[in-house]
Amino acid sequence: MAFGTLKDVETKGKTVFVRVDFNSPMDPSSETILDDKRFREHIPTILALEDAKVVVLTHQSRPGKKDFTTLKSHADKLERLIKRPVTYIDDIIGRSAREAVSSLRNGEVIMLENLRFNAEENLTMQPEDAKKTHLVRMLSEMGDLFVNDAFGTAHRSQPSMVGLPMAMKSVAGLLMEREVSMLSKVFSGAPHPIIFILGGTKVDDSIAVAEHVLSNGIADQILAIGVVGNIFLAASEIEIGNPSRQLIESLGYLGEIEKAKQILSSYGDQVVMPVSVAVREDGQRVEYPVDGIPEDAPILDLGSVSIQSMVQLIKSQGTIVFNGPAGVFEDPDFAIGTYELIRAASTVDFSVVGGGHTAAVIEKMGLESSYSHLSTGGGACIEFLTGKKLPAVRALEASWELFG
Ligand SMILES: Nc1ncnc2c1ncn2[C@@H]1O[C@H](COP(=O)(O)OP(=O)(O)OP(=O)(O)O)[C@@H](O)[C@H]1O
Ligand SMILES: O=C(O)[C@H](O)COP(=O)(O)O
Repeated sequence: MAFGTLKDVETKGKTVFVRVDFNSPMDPSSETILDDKRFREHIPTILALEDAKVVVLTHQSRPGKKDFTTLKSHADKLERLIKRPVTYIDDIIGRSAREAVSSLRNGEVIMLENLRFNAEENLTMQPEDAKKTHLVRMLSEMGDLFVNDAFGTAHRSQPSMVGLPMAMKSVAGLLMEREVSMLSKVFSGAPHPIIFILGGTKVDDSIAVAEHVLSNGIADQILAIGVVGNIFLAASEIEIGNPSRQLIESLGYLGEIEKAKQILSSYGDQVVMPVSVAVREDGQRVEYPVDGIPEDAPILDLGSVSIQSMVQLIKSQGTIVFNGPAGVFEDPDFAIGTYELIRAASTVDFSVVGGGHTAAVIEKMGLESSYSHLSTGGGACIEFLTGKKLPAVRALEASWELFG
């Protein structure tokens, strides 16, 4: 790693700012956190700082959204999970925050207010400009060390992510270190054959990942499922029916069909797509081969023939990267494709999962421990897999050169 980690620094007695990503699904009316996966993943980093004075920084949602809210429930949730008091401070850089930080004692933990309540945190800027923001100047004067553990936000070039590392000694937290190391292993060091399973609805992201991993010889094959699978079927001149075509249009992805065609023309023999699908007809699940999909029924899952052959293919891999489900798994009639592929992928030597929906199904199936890594990053994980250096990772590297 080209950045410093917790092993490289002394934290005892230091005032340590820890940037985490506790941005989680919330019920805005009751302020209840609906999924605490991100909290659980950050716990090792916070516990590793038990001798320090810990100041937790995070954001929740974005201005204008219903779940853009204060962090009282986040502090309570963290307190229950680490079984130590966590004091919520309803301020970021004002007098009460500064006083709370300066009166911290070793072993104490406080959480400052939602960083995005500060307008500067919502700006995208270069690290050198971010360093000059009021937010970064004030925060960096209050602490001795910055620990960035917020992998889920690592694709955002925002002041806390890229400015703080320019202003103070900074290292990666344990989650950031594990995410970067596991995702890097996909590019180099993971056992072949390597297959990328690309599903769900975020077609533009999946096409970008497919282009990168096929053109750089990272993946041996890609397996296209979900709406991504429908795009590849359409690119192969298969009639996918009006409802599935309309969904692609409403998501703004008609242009992606042309990109899928280009991928097929260069790497067609490495792209595996469904040979059979399940549609809804008269309220029932009915299966068809892809050359006989009805004109007026939506594709909602893989058909059993495809499930069987894809399960065999997945089981023969050294590595799988799984991003996005095979169908509308929320409906039990159309969940089997996603469940069977997830079960098969859990048997492979090295298995990495990106995408919250897929990870949530894996947790529901109780298969979490059979996977090598479930990424906490949605956008960050996808950007990483398209080969981009994430701004926060670059900032940690620059910081280590400056202060390490
Ligand atoms: N054929 C299909 N038609 C319509 N929707 C589909 C189809 N296949 C999958 N989906 C939907 O895709 C959604 C998940 O897609 P998405 O790309 O968001 O997954 P993800 O990357 O795992 O999740 P996240 O957005 O949380 O990171 C599910 O709600 C599922 O119902
Ligand atoms: O959930 C995420 O992807 C991160 O917390 C970043 O959130 P953002 O997309 O609002 O910047």
